[in-house]
Amino acid sequence: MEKQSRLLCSELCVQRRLFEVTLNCTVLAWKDIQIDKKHTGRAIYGAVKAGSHCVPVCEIIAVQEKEDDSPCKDTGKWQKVPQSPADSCQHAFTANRPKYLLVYINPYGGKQRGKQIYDHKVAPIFSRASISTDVIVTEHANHARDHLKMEADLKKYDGVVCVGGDGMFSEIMHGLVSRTQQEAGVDDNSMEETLMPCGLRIGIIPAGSTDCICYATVGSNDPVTSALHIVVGDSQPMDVCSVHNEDHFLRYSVSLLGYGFYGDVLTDSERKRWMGPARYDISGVKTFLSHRYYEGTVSFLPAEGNSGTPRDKMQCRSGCSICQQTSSDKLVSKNEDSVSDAECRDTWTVIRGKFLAINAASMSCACPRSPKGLSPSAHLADGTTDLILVRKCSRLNFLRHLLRHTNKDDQFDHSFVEVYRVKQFRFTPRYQECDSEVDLRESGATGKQFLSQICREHRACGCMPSQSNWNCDGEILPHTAIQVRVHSQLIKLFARGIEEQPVFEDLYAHCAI
Ligand SMILES: CCCCCCCCCCCCC/C=C/[C@@H](O)[C@H](CO)NC(=O)CCCCCCCCCCCCCCC
Ligand SMILES: Nc1ncnc2c1ncn2[C@@H]1O[C@H](COP(=O)(O)OP(=O)(O)OP(=O)(O)O)[C@@H](O)[C@H]1O
Ligand SMILES: [Ca+2]
Repeated sequence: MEKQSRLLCSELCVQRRLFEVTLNCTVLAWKDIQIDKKHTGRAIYGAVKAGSHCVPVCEIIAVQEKEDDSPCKDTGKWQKVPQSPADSCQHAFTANRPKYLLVYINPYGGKQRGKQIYDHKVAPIFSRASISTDVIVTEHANHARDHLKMEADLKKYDGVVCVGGDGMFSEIMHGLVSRTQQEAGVDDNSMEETLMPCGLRIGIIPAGSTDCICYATVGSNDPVTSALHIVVGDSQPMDVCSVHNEDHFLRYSVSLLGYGFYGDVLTDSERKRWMGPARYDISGVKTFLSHRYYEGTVSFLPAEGNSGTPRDKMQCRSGCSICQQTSSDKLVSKNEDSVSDAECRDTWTVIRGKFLAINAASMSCACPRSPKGLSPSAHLADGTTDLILVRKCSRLNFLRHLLRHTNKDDQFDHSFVEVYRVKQFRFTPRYQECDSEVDLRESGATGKQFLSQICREHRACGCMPSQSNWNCDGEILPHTAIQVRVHSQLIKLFARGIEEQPVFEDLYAHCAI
């Protein structure tokens, strides 16, 4: 038997069925053995009624030693694994696994089942995998963010887990990113600063209303699947956008930054929180019917060279080559000129107009409501965001555009929709634009005087330019003029991206083998 590729081979009897089991450094495999006593009296390998099964060793949750008390005891041929290959094998698949996790549960997210989901579905898996936990059930909004930012002894942990929805994830991400910048002495109010990547991975146990971040990084919103990704120590880097108003940091975003339609849906739905997840549909219909458009200027720095385009069919999947290319480019560019030097050479594209929606999707934003997301080919970790501009159009056309979020057609194949893959962008609503500011300075008025002056004038003539709010991953921003920069791969999740085939189907059922 070759030492590395075939460490163990045995027959195993489970519930009166005989299996041939093999274990090497990468795979545990087992197949049914049919005893053909009639003809040869010998076991026939491969002539199986049920199929063969295998599990990559790196995905085994736990190994439990048991006394063999089965009736087939005498037929068992387990051979002792030589200690050193067994150790290296074990080390290889447990090296990236977390041993101690800090868990925050939002008891009020989604359908208010966060605590129940954690206790019944997740805690037993962590305990079987010998993971220790400190669990905090939050008592108020921003409890988790502030605890992470100021109090938690992060050196103790191998990761942070949030049980809740996108809002709860956002709290954890803000806490962790801010803490990392504080400790590294990085000023997050400066847009030019290169942010320090976070050391701890974040796990998401979905228990919210949209669960877009979990859905777009795992491919489902199933708590057990997410718990298994945490246990096996998966790692998925992810881009984070910083959002500023002048020299003032506002928030980070990983999924959707939306002005116009999605800003208005969120503003309206916040007043209906008591309705639970249905609030988004009610506010969605209401906002659709109001059909408001907004004027302003969008400027952006387009992404370079081989980053693909939002309209190609290169969807971000597990092991995505575009995101991997970004990782290696980052390593190379560390020794070259700084990001801001490179960006100074780039030219900004400026687009002025009337928009029903301005959406920046840093990831696909896939969720159960929109299985392929707002930008199906956006990438999790490519250092860019897809900027989608939906210009003023008829209600019918806007409905056709929204319907494309739910079907297979090219979302962007409409004359009133434009999409760009960008590294940075800015938005200025019409009433704050520079020419107004020039008038203001010429008239010698202060900012406040000028704003109240245009308010008075426009109220009188009835053409007051309306303004929306920015929806930043489900939070309303306090400013409409914003500057956004994508920070490539700033955080890491316990995930591996969306896989074409579910991998854990048989795994949990067999974890005691
Ligand atoms: C005609 C059917 C059209 C269906 C269109 C469904 C589009 C759904 C797209 C969802 C995109 C979610 C992006 C993720 C954003 C998260 O960071 C954030 C935090 O959780 N969620 C929201 O802001 C929550 C945003 C929730 C938005 C829900 C919008 C529902 C729109 C309904 C429009 C109905 C028009 C009917 C006309 C008769
Ligand atoms: N104990 C708490 N009491 C009140 N609010 C809380 C508490 N813990 C967290 N929150 C806040 O609740 C908000 C919503 O939580 P969460 O994201 O878990 O659910 P959701 O809004 O239903 O889901 P989604 O964000 O996916 O739409 C978050 O913004 C979070 O800051
Ligand atoms: Ca991205």
